[in-house]
Amino acid sequence: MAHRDMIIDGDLSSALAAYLPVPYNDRPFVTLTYAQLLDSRIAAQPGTRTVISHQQTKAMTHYIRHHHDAILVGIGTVLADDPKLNCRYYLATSSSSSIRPVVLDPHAKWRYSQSQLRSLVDAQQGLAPLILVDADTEPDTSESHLLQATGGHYIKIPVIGQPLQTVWNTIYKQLWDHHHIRSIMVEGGATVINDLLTLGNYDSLIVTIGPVFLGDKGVVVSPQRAIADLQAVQWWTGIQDSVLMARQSSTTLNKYRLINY
Ligand SMILES: NC(=O)c1ccc[n+]([C@@H]2O[C@H](COP(=O)([O-])OP(=O)(O)OC[C@H]3O[C@@H](n4cnc5c(N)ncnc54)[C@H](O)[C@@H]3O)[C@@H](O)[C@H]2O)c1
Ligand SMILES: Nc1nc(=O)c(N)c(NC[C@H](O)[C@H](O)[C@H](O)COP(=O)(O)O)[nH]1
Repeated sequence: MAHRDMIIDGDLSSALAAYLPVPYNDRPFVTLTYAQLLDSRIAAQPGTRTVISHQQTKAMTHYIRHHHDAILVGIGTVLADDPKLNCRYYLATSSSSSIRPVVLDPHAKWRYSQSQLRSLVDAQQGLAPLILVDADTEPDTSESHLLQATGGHYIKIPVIGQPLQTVWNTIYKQLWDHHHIRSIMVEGGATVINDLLTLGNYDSLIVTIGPVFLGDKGVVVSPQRAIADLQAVQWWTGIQDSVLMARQSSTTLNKYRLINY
């Protein structure tokens, strides 16, 4: 089903072109993208969903999804939002969602069988997810059967007790080596965003900023270290929101690659 509201402004799609995935030889291209308000908060309270993006920037999110192989979120986001994690932006040449949802769920808490995504998969409006669980976690058998029957998988990787950087390297490598994923759009939530901001293990950063303060109950995103070397910074301003687009500095990327690849 085509969504006529998912139309991106021409000047926004032009600006985004420099930040969309390019092919790499040895690892996926990673885009970190989320929507925040003026006080760097992404939700009004922990565990709740807060609508931030205007229709214009929501369309942008789906346009970006259209350009990636996978969309990754943490289990906190899935439990709070019951997200669709499909792509509702359609080009004239393409009529189906082909982005693969990936959920980081170390303890296999998600009941995929009860989720909105499962209904969309049944209706052929989304792909079944890859669910990353800790190596020592045994997912529920009936959930596992249903997941496989719809085309998804549980993937066991060492997560609990591992250094943060090791966890993310393992995720990127697993998706690259075994699932042919060449680009990953990381959408949240707060824990995942904070970890990637701190590690710097992303190629592009695309942040929607809405003109509201959420106050001190809101969920903050911020890296643990100062970052002042983002490259190729551009701003786009729409009816309500502004969008920051930037590329990771080559120094940070080289450091990351030297250590890990
Ligand atoms: N505004 C936005 O753009 C946006 C985007 C996504 C989510 N959100 C909001 O964010 C909130 C959810 O954030 P959150 O922090 O609770 O959840 P999250 O989605 O970041 O998931 C956190 C969970 O993922 C797992 N995890 C993440 N990194 C891990 C690691 N390195 N090792 C082991 N396990 C790891 C853990 O189980 C952890 O509890 C919700 O309110 C949601 O609506 C907002
Ligand atoms: N760009 C953006 N603007 C927002 O106002 C908002 N609340 C989110 N939140 C991101 C979070 O990952 C959500 O869970 C997914 O955006 C839900 O995705 P769906 O639309 O259900 O596919 N993201």
